[in-house]
Amino acid sequence: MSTDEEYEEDELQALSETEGECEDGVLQFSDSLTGEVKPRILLMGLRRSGKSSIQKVVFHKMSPNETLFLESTNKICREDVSSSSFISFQIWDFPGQIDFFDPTFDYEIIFRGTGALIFVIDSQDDYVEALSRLHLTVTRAYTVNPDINFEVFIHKVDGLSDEHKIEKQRDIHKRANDDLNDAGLERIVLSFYLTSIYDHSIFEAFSKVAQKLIPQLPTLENLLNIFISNSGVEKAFLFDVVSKIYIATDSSPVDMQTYELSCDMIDVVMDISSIYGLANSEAALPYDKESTAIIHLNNSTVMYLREVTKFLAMVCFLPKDSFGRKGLIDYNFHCFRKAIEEVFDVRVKVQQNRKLLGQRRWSKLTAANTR
Ligand SMILES: Nc1nc2c(ncn2[C@@H]2O[C@H](COP(=O)(O)OP(=O)(O)OP(=O)(O)O)[C@@H](O)[C@H]2O)c(=O)[nH]1
Repeated sequence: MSTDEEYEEDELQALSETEGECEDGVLQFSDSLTGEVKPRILLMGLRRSGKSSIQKVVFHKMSPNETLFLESTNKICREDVSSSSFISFQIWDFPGQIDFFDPTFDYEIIFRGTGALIFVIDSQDDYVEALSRLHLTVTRAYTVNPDINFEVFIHKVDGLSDEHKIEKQRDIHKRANDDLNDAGLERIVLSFYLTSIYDHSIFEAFSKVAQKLIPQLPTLENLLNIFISNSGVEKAFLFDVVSKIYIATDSSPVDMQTYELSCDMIDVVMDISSIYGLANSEAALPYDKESTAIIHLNNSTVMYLREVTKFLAMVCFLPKDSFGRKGLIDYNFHCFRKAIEEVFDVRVKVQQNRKLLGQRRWSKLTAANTR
C-alpha cells in the first residue's frame, strides 16, 4: 500500500469515528475501507439552488412538482447509485450553507475521493454570490485534487426564454472563467449545462457527467458504432433504465428530441410492464430479459428497444426500410450484448479484487488499532 493511501485511510478512520452518530444514508465513511471505492459526485451550490430536487428527480423518480415541499438539507447526505453495472457512484448532497472555514468540515478528505463536482447555480436568482462561491469551491477542490471534473449546472432555466438562456450561459461562463484567469488558474476547465427538473435537460446533463466517470466509455461507443454501421441503424443509446441516464451513444451528434423520445419509450415500457407484464409481483423492476418494444413513428422511423443487461437497455432509431432486415439487426444485437457482457465480466473481476484488497486493509487496520 502506498503511503498516500495509508494516510488517507488513517484520516478516514478518524473521521468515521467522529461522524459515528450519523443517520442512515447520511455521511459515513467506513464503507470506503471495506468495500468497493465508488467515484463520488458532489452536489454543491447555494441554499435553495435545487440540489436535492435534482437528486430526487433523477434517482428517485420524484415528480418535479413534489420538490416544492422538500425541506432544506442540513447534513451532508450520501447515496450509493449502483443500479447498473456501469453506473456505480455515490452522490453527496451538501447543505447550501457549508463553510470551508469551519474546522469540523474536512474538505480535503472529501475532495480527494471525488470524481465530479456539480455546482448548481439558480438562474432565476441573482448569481453574483453563487459565482464567488463557485470560485472558492473550485479553487479549493482543485488544490486538493486536480483530477476532479468541474460541472456547472445553470439550473431552473424553465422560466427563461431561449434567448435569455443563452445570454445567461454566456455571462456566467465568462464571469466564472474570468475569475479563474485573474487567479492564474486558467488550467481549470469548467463545463456548463442549462438544466431544469421540468424537462429532460437534467437527465441529459447528468448523463454527460456520469459518462465522464465511466472508464469503459470509449469501448462502449466503439461497440455502438460497429452495431449501427452494420445494422442500418441511425442512432443508438445505451440507457440505464432506472435513472434514464444514457451511459453511452454512438459518435453521431445527440439531438435532444431523440433523447426525449427514448426516455418516453422507457417510461412506456416500464409502465406497461409494471401493469401487465410482471409474472412475479415482488420483482424489483418491471424489466427483464424478455423486455423489448417497437414503436413506429409517423415519419417512417422505427424505435426499437431491447434489454442488454439487468439494468441496461439499448434504444435505437432506424428507417422503416432497415427494420425490414430485423433478423440481421437481432443477430448484430446478440453479438453486441455478448461483447458488453465481456466488458462487464472484466469489471466484476476488478471489483472483486479491489474488495478483497479493501477487506485485507480493513482487517490490518483494526488489528493495528486493537494492539
Ligand atoms: N422552477 C424550478 N424550480 C426548481 C427547479 N429545481 C428545483 N426547484 C425548486 O427550488 C426549490 C429549492 O430546491 P431544493 O432542492 O430544496 O434546493 P437545495 O439546493 O437542495 O436547498 P438546500 O437543501 O437548502 O441547500 C424547491 O422549491 C424546488 O421545487 C427547477 O429546475 N426549476
